[in-house]
Amino acid sequence: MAVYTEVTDEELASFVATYDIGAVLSAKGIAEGVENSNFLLHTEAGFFILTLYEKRVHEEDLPFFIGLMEHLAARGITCPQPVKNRRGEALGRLAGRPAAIVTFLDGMWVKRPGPAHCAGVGEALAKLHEAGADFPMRRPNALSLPSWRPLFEQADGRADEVSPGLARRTLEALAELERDWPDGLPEGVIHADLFTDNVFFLGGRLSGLIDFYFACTDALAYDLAVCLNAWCFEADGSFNLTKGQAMIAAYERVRRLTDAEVAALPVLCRGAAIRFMLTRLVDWLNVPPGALVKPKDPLEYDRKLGFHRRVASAADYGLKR
Ligand SMILES: Nc1ncnc2c1ncn2[C@@H]1O[C@H](COP(=O)(O)OP(=O)(O)O)[C@@H](O)[C@H]1O
Ligand SMILES: N[C@@H](CCOP(=O)(O)O)C(=O)O
Repeated sequence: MAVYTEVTDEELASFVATYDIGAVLSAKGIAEGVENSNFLLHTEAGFFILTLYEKRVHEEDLPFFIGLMEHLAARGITCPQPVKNRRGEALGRLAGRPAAIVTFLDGMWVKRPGPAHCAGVGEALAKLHEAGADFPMRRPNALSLPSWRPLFEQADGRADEVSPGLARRTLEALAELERDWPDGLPEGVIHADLFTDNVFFLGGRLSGLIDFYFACTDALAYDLAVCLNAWCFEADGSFNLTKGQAMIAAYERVRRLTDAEVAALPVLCRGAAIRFMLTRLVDWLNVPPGALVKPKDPLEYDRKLGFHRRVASAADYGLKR
């Protein structure tokens, strides 16, 4: 359960009283997510999500995330909508943290996605990229290449405690990425964390996207690389080509990848894998005392990185040309 910050009943009641959503009936900490503190909030007006933004979310970035969710919804992407208080503000402070209330989305995330789910995600991702094209704000990706070596250093020489050889493998992959990372790919708004737990389905159809708190301006194909990592591997560590094919083909039915993006896909997949391995590694080694959170396994992404380092071309992910 991710709840880092406890909120007293009194604090919650006076925060919610600044909104037009009636009185609090209940608030339950949510048993998923690792980044922020989330509560399912039930008030006289219905259900909402209350989020208290934690360590990786910088307060100055919140207007980007809030503005983006409003922008995407106005262009037909189903995503949570910030609820404004009586002063017209979507952002407030609660228990010493920046906080927001957003609308509750119906649907469930899938634990074992099949090719049809992967196709749904590919299509939704490309539509998100198109809908974000005229979003006027920019936010550089704080978790891209320049951040990876400092993140590794935050692990403070303890990587091999998690798995012997992890430090050497990571340093080799980092050196390759610093040599090979592509420039000049088409850029725009990316979600940057479209994992299975951030995509809701209802009756087999994709019903909405959540968790825009890593969204930023970066290479569009990097977002596809994040999704190939998150959706197309099996529990035994093998890459499922059928799922990769379904995702890439559905993405390309909306937005065709350029030749440069196709050529860069393997290195982008390596980058996406190391990014999640590193944040997981740092979190694994630094669980805050008292936090209700189950840290995610960094070695899952070490294994995925190993696969990508053996990939020859985008055809190995299922791209057909
Ligand atoms: N708008 C929403 N509607 C319904 N459920 C939500 C919504 N936002 C978050 N949740 C629930 O809370 C969980 C954690 O949210 P998430 O945004 O992924 O956390 P984090 O901020 O830690 O990344 C989700 O898996 C989902 O179950
Ligand atoms: N998706 C990231 C962690 C952040 O995930 P969330 O559950 O809080 O959206 C990972 O799997 O490492």
